[in-house]
Amino acid sequence: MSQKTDSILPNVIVAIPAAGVGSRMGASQPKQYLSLLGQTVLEHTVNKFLSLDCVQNVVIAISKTDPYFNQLPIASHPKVVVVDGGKERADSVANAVNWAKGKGNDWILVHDAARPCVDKRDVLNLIKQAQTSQRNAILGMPVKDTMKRTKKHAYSQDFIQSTGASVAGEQIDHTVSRNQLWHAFTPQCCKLSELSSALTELTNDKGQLDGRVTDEASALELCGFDVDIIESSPKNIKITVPDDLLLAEFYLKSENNEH
Ligand SMILES: Nc1ccn([C@@H]2O[C@H](COP(=O)(O)OP(=O)(O)OP(=O)(O)O)[C@@H](O)[C@H]2O)c(=O)n1
Ligand SMILES: C[C@](O)(CO)[C@H](O)COP(=O)(O)O
Repeated sequence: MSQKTDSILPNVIVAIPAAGVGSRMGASQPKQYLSLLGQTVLEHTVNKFLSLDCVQNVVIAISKTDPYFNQLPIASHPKVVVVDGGKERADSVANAVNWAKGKGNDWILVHDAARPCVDKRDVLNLIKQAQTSQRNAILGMPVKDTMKRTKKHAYSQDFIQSTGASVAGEQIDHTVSRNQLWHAFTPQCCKLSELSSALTELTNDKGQLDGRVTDEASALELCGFDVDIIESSPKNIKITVPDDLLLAEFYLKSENNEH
C-alpha cells in the first residue's frame, strides 16, 4: 500500500548498502537474507521505502557474488536498481551515490539493509526536516546509559597472573558525559552533491576511502558540511547479532498489529 506523502517532499533516491557478510551474526548466510515473518530482512527494509511516493529509486548495493538477491520479488521491481557492493560499507554507498548522480535528485537517503524496523513516519519527518532546513540530517537516539571509556591496553599478563582470576572485559578508564552524545542510525538524508564531493575528497589515489568514514554523516563532517541528527524510534535497531533478530521480529509484528 503506497504511503501518500506531503506535496512538499522532494523526490529522493534511497541507497541501501546490502553487501555485508554479517560476520557478527555468525549465520550460514548474510544477515540481510535471514528470514523474519516469512520475508528476508532486506525485503522488509526495501519494501518500506518502495511504499513511499517520494522515493524515485531504491539503489541496492549487493556483493558481486551475491547468489540470493535475484531470487527475491523486489529484484524485478521497476524502482529497484542494483549496484556492486564494495569492500567496506562506505565503498558500497559510494557506488550507489555514483549511480544516483545526474538523475535530477538533490537528496539521497542512505539506509542500512540491516535496519528493517525503521518507522516510515520517522523517514518522512527526516526528509521534511532536511528539505525545510536545506541541511543534511540523520536519524538517531540520545544515549540513555552511563558511558565508559576503557583503557587502551588489555589486562597485563602480570595483572592476570596476580589475580589468578580469568578476567573478562576491559578496564574502565573514565566516565564519558552523555550530554550531546547520540547513537547514529539510518536513514541518513544527504545533499547528493555534498555527499558525493565528500566521498571523493576522502578517497585516496589508490581508490581507498578514509577508514574514519563509518557512516555518511562522518564523511560530511570531515569535509565541513552541516549535519543534524533527529530522534528516531528506538525500534530502528541494526540487526547485528542473533538476539537482534528476536527483537526485530517483535517490532515488525507490532507494526503489523498497528496497521
Ligand atoms: N562492505 C559492506 C559492508 C556492509 N554493508 C552493509 O552495511 C550495513 C551495515 O553494516 P553492518 O551492520 O556492519 O553489516 P555487516 O558488515 O554485514 O556486519 P558485520 O560487521 O557483522 O560483518 C549492512 O546492511 C551491510 O549489508 C555493505 O553494503 N557493504
Ligand atoms: C551506519 C551505521 O548504521 C550508523 O550507526 C553503522 O555505522 C553501520 O554499521 P557498521 O558496523 O559501522 O558498518
